[in-house]
Amino acid sequence: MAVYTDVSPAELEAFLAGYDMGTLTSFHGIAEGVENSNFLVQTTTGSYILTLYEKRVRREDLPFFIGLMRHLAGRGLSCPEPVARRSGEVLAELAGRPAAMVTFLPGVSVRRPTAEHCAELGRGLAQLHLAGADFAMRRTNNLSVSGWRPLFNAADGQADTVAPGLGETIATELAALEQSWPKGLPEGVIHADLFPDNAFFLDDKLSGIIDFYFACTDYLAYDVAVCLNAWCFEPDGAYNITKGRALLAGYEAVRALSDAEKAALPRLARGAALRFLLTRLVDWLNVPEGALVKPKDPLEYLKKLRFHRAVDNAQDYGLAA
Ligand SMILES: Nc1ncnc2c1ncn2[C@@H]1O[C@H](COP(=O)(O)OP(=O)(O)O)[C@@H](O)[C@H]1O
Ligand SMILES: N[C@@H](CCOP(=O)(O)O)C(=O)O
Repeated sequence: MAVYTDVSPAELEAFLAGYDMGTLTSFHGIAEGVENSNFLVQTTTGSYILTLYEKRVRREDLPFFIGLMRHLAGRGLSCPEPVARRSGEVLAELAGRPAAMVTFLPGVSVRRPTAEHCAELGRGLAQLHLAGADFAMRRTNNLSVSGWRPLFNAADGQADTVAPGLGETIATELAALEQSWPKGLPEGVIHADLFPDNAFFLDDKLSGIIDFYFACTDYLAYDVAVCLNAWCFEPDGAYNITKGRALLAGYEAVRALSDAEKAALPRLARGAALRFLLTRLVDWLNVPEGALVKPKDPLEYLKKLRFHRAVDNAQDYGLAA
């Protein structure tokens, strides 16, 4: 579910009066997503997405997210473009929440990506990295290696209730990655959550990238590692090297990985798997009572983590030698 805050038609009409976007014809809440409340808003000038930022999004990060979408759209990347109010402001308040309107992107997300989708995604990710290269703002990735121990502590010794031995596995992995996390790799703007539900396709071509609310400044190759995890494993937990090869070749067709990035890929992939294992574990253990949220399975990422621990060479992911 992704409507935590309700908006009445009268509230929305009053809100829209601050924009040059015609008059309201219809709107409804969007079921997908987990972080914020999203509405599809139709007016006499077209379709838009209204987002009400809920409590997990820090207010001080909103200018980064809004500025980034505007920057990337200005560089030709197909992503939501914030719509300014008549006052020139993008952020406003609605129903007691910070709120913004962005452009609607056509396309659908794919549930079972093919190698062709992975190639498209790899190209799109590299284009995002190049388009973000001259974005002036920075945002620290609070879900990188220094953020993982606090997440583990937040699981408060309950990991073994999810799977026997899980706490020990995470503790060992966390200590290993804290000791050996790569240093000095090329960094820039990363999406950091470019899962299949955040990429749209039209006729099997990538038509848009959404949900920039984990975007931050970090290693570009870490973003590649997040995508290998999210796009290239099968539902049975097996790594699909054909998809990995397609994603990496697509990426490298636009931005070549350096030797240092290639060498670091297995370690970055382990870190990315641990990051989603930990956030999913914390969410799994803390489902708010009565919430219509289906938490995502942390153990999917335990399997991925185990796979990466056995990899010591980026060629095992399908990277061209
Ligand atoms: N710009 C957009 N164009 C079209 N649909 C969008 C757009 N932004 C969001 N959506 C729809 O809203 C859903 C939730 O958006 P998302 O940003 O992933 O929410 P959350 O941040 O809560 O996870 C998406 O799955 C998509 O269906
Ligand atoms: N992609 C994350 C969860 C974040 O959800 P989103 O709807 O904001 O993309 C995961 O799979 O754990």
